[in-house]
Amino acid sequence: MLLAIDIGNTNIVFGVYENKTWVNHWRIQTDPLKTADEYEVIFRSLLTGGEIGKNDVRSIILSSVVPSLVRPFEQMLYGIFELARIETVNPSIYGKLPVKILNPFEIGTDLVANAVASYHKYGPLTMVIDFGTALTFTTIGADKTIKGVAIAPGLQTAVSALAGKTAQLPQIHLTPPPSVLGENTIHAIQAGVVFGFTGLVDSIVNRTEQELNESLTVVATGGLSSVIAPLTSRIKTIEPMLTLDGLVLISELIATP
Ligand SMILES: Nc1ncnc2c1ncn2[C@@H]1O[C@H](COP(=O)(O)OP(=O)(O)O)[C@@H](O)[C@H]1O
Ligand SMILES: CC(C)(COP(=O)(O)O)[C@@H](O)C(=O)NCCC(=O)O
Ligand SMILES: [K+]
Repeated sequence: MLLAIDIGNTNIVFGVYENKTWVNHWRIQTDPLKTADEYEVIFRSLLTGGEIGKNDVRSIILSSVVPSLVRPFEQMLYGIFELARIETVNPSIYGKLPVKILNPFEIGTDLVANAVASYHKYGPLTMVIDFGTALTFTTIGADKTIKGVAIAPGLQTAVSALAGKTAQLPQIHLTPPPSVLGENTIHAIQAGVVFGFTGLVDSIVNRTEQELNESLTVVATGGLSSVIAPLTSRIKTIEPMLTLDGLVLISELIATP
């Protein structure tokens, strides 16, 4: 089976894939200060708990948007698995992908994986909205090129910044309040953030369609996609495993001579 790992700024999601399905997957917190040894303990125990032996894993693909964790992860993975090669998504492999990338050294590898997966499932003229630590919009044009990305603070990131920078505002649970007219502090923040971000999403989708003069298939992924998707008609599909699905496709494309 294939082990695919997506290191995001908040969570590391990894899964084992075989016969076109995810046999199992896990989500752990990203901690840039943890060492290879500490991650090894976590990986060993989760894989053992899932009854995945080290010889079951035939190939590994890694994407990280936290550069300082790439080395510790490679070290940890070479330590657990007796594999000749672990693939790490980086610009040297972008020539093998079905989507063209204009600025290979800047775009996040998770956004590349998202684009590869959404292009595979929905074709060109697709936008992926990733509700992670950052809220990102990645658009694939009719010419199979990633035409551009929009990046905003993620919902939880915005809430944490607000609570951190104010004396009287608390952390809140990200759920729609009963009304946009908040009658207490919690509902007021929920109104501003949840309804506000819904407007942000609609605005970016509409603007992108206007600028391209095309309509887009919109797909959402990331931890907080389920908060906003029910509130906007622009998101019809949530693909929770999109980034890992993209990593599977990239792994297959790399292996093809
Ligand atoms: N399954 C989930 N249900 C609800 N919230 C989640 C879930 N997974 C992640 N989150 C929250 O969504 C936010 C973004 O998480 P994630 O998409 O994993 O970000 P990143 O890819 O940047 O690491 C975080 O605040 C996280 O706590
Ligand atoms: C935009 C991101 C921070 C998103 O990361 P995430 O929210 O998934 O943790 C990441 O893709 C990144 O660091 N990108 C580099 C800049 C760019 O894509 O242009
Ligand atoms: K992500």
